[in-house]
Amino acid sequence: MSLISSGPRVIVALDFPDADAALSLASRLNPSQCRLKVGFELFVSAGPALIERLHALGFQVFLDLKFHDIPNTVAGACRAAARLGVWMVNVHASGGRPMMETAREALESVATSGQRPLLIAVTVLTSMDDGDLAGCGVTRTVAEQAHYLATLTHEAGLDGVVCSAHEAGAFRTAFGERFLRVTPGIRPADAALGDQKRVMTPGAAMGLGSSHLVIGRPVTQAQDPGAVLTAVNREIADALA
Ligand SMILES: O=C(O)c1cc(=O)[nH]c(=O)n1[C@@H]1O[C@H](COP(=O)(O)O)[C@@H](O)[C@H]1O
Repeated sequence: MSLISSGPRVIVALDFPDADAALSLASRLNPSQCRLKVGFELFVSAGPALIERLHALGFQVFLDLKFHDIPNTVAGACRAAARLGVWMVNVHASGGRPMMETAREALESVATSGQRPLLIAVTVLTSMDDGDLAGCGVTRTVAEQAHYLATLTHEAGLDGVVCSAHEAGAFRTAFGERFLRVTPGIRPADAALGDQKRVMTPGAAMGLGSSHLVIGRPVTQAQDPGAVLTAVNREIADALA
């Protein structure tokens, strides 16, 4: 059994260069409002010690290292992530079904009291459109490729996918409510897009079928991050009402 998917729907991406900056933002947030995501930049800089400090502040952590390697290597990385006690970890679905199955089995093997990190797979990055996929030699559209990789992820027994909110509804229909749809590329109505190409507002994303929203810069660069989160959570509640 995996950690239950209840709790805050918002996952704030702590895309900061070091622990001090990340902890400064975390101290202004409330674990009842959001979970936190630690990605490459911060983990390479601050390491496992930061995860412990975020846990001590009461936050659940999504360790977003997007593993993509041979099955044995990814399995070892997943076991190491599980030992950190994180809530969620991810791999790239394009690593293939055997890699995903081995990763899931590795997490199941280290589950304590039936609990293990949730394991999800990235389908097509939200910074990519059809032209970017074609540039990688993929002739399917984003929608087709994302659906193909989500099917592979579901068959491998993972807990869900990272996808854009544009695909979330189709995946909920195809794979059921319990198959998580974690969607970055979320932008409140007045926010800058930055490098994201496939975006949606929080309310629209939840209305269409996202289970969790990953939000970085619109919160981390805000004058009052707590106020942005309060507004986003209100928008989510309205969308789910
Ligand atoms: O796996 C991810 O979290 C991810 C997948 C994806 O397709 N697109 C995407 O933006 N992300 C992450 O989601 C966050 C989005 O941040 P903002 O664009 O600042 O809201 C970043 O930390 C990205 O690394």
